[in-house]
Amino acid sequence: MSTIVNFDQDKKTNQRGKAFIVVGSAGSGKNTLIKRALDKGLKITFIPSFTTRQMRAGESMGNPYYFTDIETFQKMIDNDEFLEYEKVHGRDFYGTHLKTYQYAVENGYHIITDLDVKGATKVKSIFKDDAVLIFIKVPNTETLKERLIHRGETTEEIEKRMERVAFEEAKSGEYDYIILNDDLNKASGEFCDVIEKYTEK
Ligand SMILES: Nc1ncnc2c1ncn2[C@@H]1O[C@H](COP(=O)(O)OP(=O)(O)OP(=O)(O)O)[C@@H](O)[C@H]1O
Ligand SMILES: Nc1nc2c(ncn2[C@@H]2O[C@H](COP(=O)(O)O)[C@@H](O)[C@H]2O)c(=O)[nH]1
Repeated sequence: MSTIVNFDQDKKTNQRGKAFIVVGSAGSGKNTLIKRALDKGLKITFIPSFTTRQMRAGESMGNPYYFTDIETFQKMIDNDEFLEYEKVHGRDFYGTHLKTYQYAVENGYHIITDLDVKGATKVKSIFKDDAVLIFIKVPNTETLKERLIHRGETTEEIEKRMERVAFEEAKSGEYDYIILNDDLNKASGEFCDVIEKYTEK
């Protein structure tokens, strides 16, 4: 089966793999927490999604997405290559690679990705107990805005992302875990503890 990442044999376990799905509003810190868990050396593999959005400064192919044009993305839809895909923030498409997820879970690799709320619901409905949903909260909307400004987003991009916050927060009750990302070290500790509950078995 062809996958979009090379799995490191050292991370193979003799259980089914878990798919950790990290959800939260833009700027809540999903990618920051994922990076910290990876840097800590947890037995997880990050699976980049595909997206049609423009690459930002500091990003590269596979970090954190495979950047593609709309024609290629549409071909992947037509070939049923996505487990799910969504148009997020009203313009750009994002999609998860079905075969990579299936391969990981069936071959004992724990994987981690961040998805929007609709994508997370879809993955949970298909992967059931193989998926662990983690919602990242922030103290308030102002904090989100400040973080996005600090990350260098334009006013238009920030406004588009803020429109979804109430919808995203309303879904937070559907998750296996909710982590407040206010103090980064505390949140990172809690985030890693959740993952280690499954990966240390
Ligand atoms: N606890 C925190 N305190 C202060 N700044 C933080 C904290 N967590 C993350 N940040 C910063 O906030 C910004 C947004 O974080 P990050 O990119 O991880 O968010 P995200 O949820 O992945 O966003 P998106 O959904 O848009 O990809 C980054 O500049 C990051 O360094
Ligand atoms: N349903 C999906 N949502 C995804 C996927 N990959 C990322 N995402 C989510 O979309 C936004 C993107 O924000 P951006 O600032 O990085 O452009 C964010 O909420 C991601 O979690 C996916 O494959 N499917």
